[in-house]
Amino acid sequence: MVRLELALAEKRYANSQQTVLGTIRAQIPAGQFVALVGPSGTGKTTLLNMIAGLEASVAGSISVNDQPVIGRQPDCRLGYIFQQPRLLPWLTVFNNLQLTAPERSAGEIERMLERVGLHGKGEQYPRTLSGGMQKRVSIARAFLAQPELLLLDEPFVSLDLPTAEHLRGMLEALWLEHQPTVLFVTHDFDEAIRLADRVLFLSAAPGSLILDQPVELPRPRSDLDVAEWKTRLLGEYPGLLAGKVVASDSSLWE
Ligand SMILES: Nc1ncnc2c1ncn2[C@@H]1O[C@H](COP(=O)(O)OP(=O)(O)OP(=O)(O)O)[C@@H](O)[C@H]1O
Repeated sequence: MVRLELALAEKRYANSQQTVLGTIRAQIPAGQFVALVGPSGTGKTTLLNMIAGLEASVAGSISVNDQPVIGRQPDCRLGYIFQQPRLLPWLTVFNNLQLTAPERSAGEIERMLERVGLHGKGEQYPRTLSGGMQKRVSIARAFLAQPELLLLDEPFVSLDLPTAEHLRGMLEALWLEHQPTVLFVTHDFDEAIRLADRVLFLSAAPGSLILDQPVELPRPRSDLDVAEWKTRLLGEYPGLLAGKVVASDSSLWE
């Protein structure tokens, strides 16, 4: 079970004067599914990289189960689905999966391939698969590791609609089964509402937290539930998806 605490003051890259992220404070309890939504370039990927321990310098802190993770990997089973699949080209699909989940049996790997719609593709090399298929291998790889902390960076973006919908259902089912703590970056607000317990909205660059919004809808959530909830929230905060929290009565929240 993994708790996450974000207490960021500022993030800049060493090779640049630009501030990428601003103030983000949030406590994420174990097992919560959190979506991170914000305009392009607001530092969402940077934030995931920091949580994964891939960034060394930052003002403020990030901790996983009270252990700081800046510049060091969290001490838990971590799954990270990157924007790009990042498969090892010299290994077959099966061996790519086995490398990151050596404790899984061949049968478990085959069943996971089947669940992501890649039955019989285990002996192929990544270059012989389409971009969407490679993405599905990277999703299978993350799920096979049975992560306690799962970071997803726009995982369904390049997939056709039925595949994306199937994989969203699978993600939700796996999350309900294993209850990892999830941080899910998406530009698709409907997807965020459909899946998340809570949505963190970031401002335009540099990304600061402008709204921390619980999604109190029972599961499974229908398209109608999602549409109604979205309309209500955007009615309240019309500039939200552009990274502005100005309430509809024009009183400034931040
Ligand atoms: N290694 C790096 N060195 C310097 N600047 C970087 C580096 N990586 C990202 N940036 C800059 O940090 C800013 C935020 O990038 P990031 O990819 O984190 O944003 P994002 O919100 O995930 O964007 P998108 O939604 O378009 O994927 C951008 O201006 C980007 O150019």
